[in-house]
Amino acid sequence: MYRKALKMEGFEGVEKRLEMAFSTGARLRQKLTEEALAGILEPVECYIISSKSEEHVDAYLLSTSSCFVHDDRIIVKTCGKTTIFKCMAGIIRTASPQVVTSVLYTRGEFIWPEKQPSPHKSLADENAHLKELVKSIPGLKVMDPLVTGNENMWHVLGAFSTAEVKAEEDVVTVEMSMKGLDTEKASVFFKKTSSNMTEASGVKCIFPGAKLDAYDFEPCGYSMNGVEGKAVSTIHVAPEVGSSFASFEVFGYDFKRGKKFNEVVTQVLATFKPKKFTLTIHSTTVRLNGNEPEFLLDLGGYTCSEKKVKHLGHGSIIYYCF
Ligand SMILES: C[S@@+](CC[C@H](N)C(=O)[O-])C[C@H]1O[C@@H](n2cnc3c(N)ncnc32)[C@H](O)[C@@H]1O
Repeated sequence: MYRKALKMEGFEGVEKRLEMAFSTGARLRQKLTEEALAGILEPVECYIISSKSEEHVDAYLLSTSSCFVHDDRIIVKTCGKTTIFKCMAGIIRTASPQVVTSVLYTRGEFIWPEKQPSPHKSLADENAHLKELVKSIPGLKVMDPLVTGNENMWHVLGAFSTAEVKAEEDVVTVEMSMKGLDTEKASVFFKKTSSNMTEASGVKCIFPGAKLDAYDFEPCGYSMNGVEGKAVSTIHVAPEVGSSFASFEVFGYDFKRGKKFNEVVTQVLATFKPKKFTLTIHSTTVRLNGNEPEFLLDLGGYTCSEKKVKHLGHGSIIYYCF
């Protein structure tokens, strides 16, 4: 019965993701206490559900996705009708006097763009708003937006320091945005007293070595953060019938030496069996083209309909649509 109601209501699972990097010595984790972060997220209209502090990162589960705080970088990911740009000023104030070296904003195509609050109804409005916000940050150059060409679009906006940045360690982020989940797979994410979603879905097996912090929403929905040394993973699911959506992200894994990229993607797809999905690989310093041996994809049953490569101020993004 409630499934019917949820179908009518729907939930905008597609996330807005903001990543801000800072100059050396930012010590963000020390400055951005949980209390400070909760205050900074208030205007965004999301709250902290739980947190886990590990050696290299503070990982927060939010009412609408996740936040990861590293010493020199923060990633905020929110969905629903949240207004993510409203946390920028607070983060910059807290990190001061260290300066922002890059701002990266990515999101998929909303299921209901018309229901988003301003400026999130369109990429043009978001870009204009972000440009205004970064005007106050010295030395940042706004990049041309990347918009992919088909219905399952991916949007990338950003601004990068024009100054030489220190030779930093490359960090790779992989994001998957999945729509039209298999009904049986999605049904696991409706709360039952007899099982927890992490075990029942198979999510636990994707990163067996990670320390997980997961939350089963009522009557449905799921969020998970995983931390493994410097690397993090995060999964979010809105299983509502008719608008089912799941996202997957890993940040900081070394696919040259550790986990096998194609295996991870295959496992994620087996967990959700989406009708369609997008996949992006972002490298903070390397100009990737997607033909690197560690990123080759062989996904039986899925055909790539689009691939795009975008070189950013520092690094690059590769986008695939399946
Ligand atoms: C887990 S949250 C995160 C969504 C994520 N961005 C995704 O992949 O869809 C969204 C799911 O939890 C459900 N939910 C239940 N209570 C919620 C709450 N208080 N705030 C946000 N979502 C809630 C929503 O209906 C939806 O199915």
